[in-house]
Amino acid sequence: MNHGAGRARTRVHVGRQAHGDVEPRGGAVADAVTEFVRRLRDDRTNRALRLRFLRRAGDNGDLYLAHADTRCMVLLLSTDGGDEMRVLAVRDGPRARDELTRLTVEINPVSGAVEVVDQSEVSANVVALADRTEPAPAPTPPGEATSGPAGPALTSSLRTPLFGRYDDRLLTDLGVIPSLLPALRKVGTDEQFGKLLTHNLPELTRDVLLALRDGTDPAHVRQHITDQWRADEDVNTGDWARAAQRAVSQAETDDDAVLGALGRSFDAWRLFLHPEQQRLAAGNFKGSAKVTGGPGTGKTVVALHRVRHLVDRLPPGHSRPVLLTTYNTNLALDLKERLRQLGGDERLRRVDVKSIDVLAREIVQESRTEVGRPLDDDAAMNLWHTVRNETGLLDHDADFLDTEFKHVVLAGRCVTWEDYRRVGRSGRKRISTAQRHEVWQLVQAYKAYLEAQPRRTTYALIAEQAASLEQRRMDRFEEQARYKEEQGGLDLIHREAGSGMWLKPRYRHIVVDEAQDLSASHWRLLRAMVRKGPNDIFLAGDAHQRIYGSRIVLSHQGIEVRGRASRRLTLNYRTTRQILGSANRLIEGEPFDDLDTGTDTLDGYRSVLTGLAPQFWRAPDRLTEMRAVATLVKERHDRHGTPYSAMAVSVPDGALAQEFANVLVKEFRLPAVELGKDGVRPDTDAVRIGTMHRFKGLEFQRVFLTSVGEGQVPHQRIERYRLTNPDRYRQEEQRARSLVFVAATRARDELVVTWSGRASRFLPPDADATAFRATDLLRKKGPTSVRVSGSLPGPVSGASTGAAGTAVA
Ligand SMILES: Nc1ncnc2c1ncn2[C@@H]1O[C@H](COP(=O)(O)OP(=O)(O)OP(=O)(O)O)[C@@H](O)[C@H]1O
Repeated sequence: MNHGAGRARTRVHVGRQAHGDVEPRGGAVADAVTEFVRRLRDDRTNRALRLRFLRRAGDNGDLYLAHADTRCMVLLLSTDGGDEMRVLAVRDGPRARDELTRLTVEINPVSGAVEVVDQSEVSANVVALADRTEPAPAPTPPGEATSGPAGPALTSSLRTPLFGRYDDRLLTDLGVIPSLLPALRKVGTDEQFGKLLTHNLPELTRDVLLALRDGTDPAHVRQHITDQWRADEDVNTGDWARAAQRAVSQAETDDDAVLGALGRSFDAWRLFLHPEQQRLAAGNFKGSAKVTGGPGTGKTVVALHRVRHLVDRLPPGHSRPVLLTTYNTNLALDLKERLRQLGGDERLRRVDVKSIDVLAREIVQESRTEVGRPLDDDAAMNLWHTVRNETGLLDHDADFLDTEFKHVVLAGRCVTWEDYRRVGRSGRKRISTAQRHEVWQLVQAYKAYLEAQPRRTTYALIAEQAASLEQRRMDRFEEQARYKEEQGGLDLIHREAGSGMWLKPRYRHIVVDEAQDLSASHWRLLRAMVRKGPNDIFLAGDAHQRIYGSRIVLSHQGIEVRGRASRRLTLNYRTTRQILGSANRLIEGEPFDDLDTGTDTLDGYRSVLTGLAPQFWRAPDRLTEMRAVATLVKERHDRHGTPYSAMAVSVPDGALAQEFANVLVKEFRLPAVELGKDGVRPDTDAVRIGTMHRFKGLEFQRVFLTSVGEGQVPHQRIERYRLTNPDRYRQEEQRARSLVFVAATRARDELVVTWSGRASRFLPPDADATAFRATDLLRKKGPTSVRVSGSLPGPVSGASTGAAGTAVA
């Protein structure tokens, strides 16, 4: 390593395990390591860093120890003569040097990542526990009986090692770090497994072991976990220089905007990507690309990293050639803030971050067309009622007409009756030509009504208008580009006549989050704003969370995402295994699409975080329910120090939000704020109260999912379709399920479900019988605050789990 004269700039990475070391040690260690990385980056010859050679890792890699400050030390891997350094582990206190010295450092043969295990520490914790009990029998010899579940029940068995049925070769083939195997062989009980998991294990190892312990078939583990980590090349486990260059489990810390996230669990998304996320964020696609995946799998994180990647490859300039868009306005604000955290203001300046309807409106305004004030959803629906009554055509209800208008008439660009008569209506209820004619008359009356009131319109109409305007612009651009090509490249032809403006597509790249909720007009608008070509549209979505609109087939909108351009994420980073289990049961067995022509499942969807089981509370009436929720919120704040801003109360509709706010604020004097369309400033320390719709895309440490009673979820108004329109009934029920699924999966650490009256049909059948009683709580007889027994003490990345709550099975 060059310690010669002059400043020697170094590329410094921080490994994910090092981040995991810093996280529990707190802010002072995080600051020391961050500062150390900066100084090392600037000048590795700086003597104050006190770099000391420890040993060779292999032919082309050396291990060094260094002091981050007086108490804290780091273990570094140096390759390329010191030009590349990687922080592998961090320890503090008087034994820091000894602990770092004895670490085993290996290159994982599956992923090619550099991984670290403290074998003696593992032995002390796990093996010692095993040695106090009976010895576990030897593992099955290689090649024999390697499949079959260990069984999900968390029971103690001292006779069979928990992973005894899987031989060493199978485990390492699946990605388990080899140096862990001797200790793993001693693990005979779930208590010992729990101990093992308290160690800062490599992510792939942890994920594989948890899946096997859950009874997942090894073939399934290979497909959903191992293959996603597999390096794109053969891994040479002695090539440290190559291993150090791999993106797996390391953060790019050359970027100051990101370095500040080190050791801060809530910000880990800025530092690390799962290999599958990385492939998407940094991939080069021939055209568009799509990422799907259940809630919390990091789709938004990928979208944000994708934007950063695209911005970094733009030619210099001051324009905003990248669009980041989504459905909800409050989510667009949240995206903007997170993008700022990831890329800093400099990058944000090159990006338009807007909700799709705001964007559509701006485009119409820009064309100097009078936009009008859009009716809200209820008013738009009422207008259909008016039109039905005035025309006397009463055979079709307002809901049907509204969706038919948006998803058939507008999506199919039907201008004349002939257009509508012929347009495809796949996926919609069949209607005769005579019925179609009636619908067409109603549509005409609806439009005429809006036109007669010049300042009124709907969001759907604005989107459609914007799409048509952009389509015209794109057509002109393509025509001029063709002309230019024929004429040998006369650039002046690109000036719009008289305007002096260069005519070009509005954006170079478009990134869409929550894609499942956009309508056909929205897609038409987006398609027309970017030229077809490499990396044009990147979209993230999940049909399981569709709560607006209906199914859209992307390929019908000119967006092709077949083959490798379509990927699915399966590892949930937000929600604990306990919460996820309950949430998944909500949608089990229901069919969902993949935003295109195929179907989607949650196959392989999992979490490696552990915590409290969801808590259920029932109340005889709504006021008691609201008071119980306020009591629980206050308890979490007062006893466990959870900031009010980290808690959210979800309700089925806006009126209930107001009622809850009244009880929390007026009766219990708790700070609470309604989550509206403009979001809430992140620094407002108040409980967020909002409709389930508003929670989409967000997350909170503790979520109170309220009013989940029969009649409220799903709303009793859907009963009118049960006999008259069974298709519609199923659709409404599915949407209500998705809504509860979305709301439940916002919880990071704790989910509390409450209702008054009878429990919703979506909750477990014994919910009413087994739930806690709100009346007991208010009489101070509620459950005490305890940790859930039997839960595995895993590394809950995120806020503390020291919450109240007794598990309800
Ligand atoms: N690679 C990662 N490392 C650490 N944390 C991550 C990673 N990816 C995502 N997360 C965290 O997981 C949580 C969920 O991520 P994100 O919001 O992107 O998921 P999503 O798939 O968009 O969820 P939803 O569909 O529910 O909106 C966030 O807290 C995020 O910070």
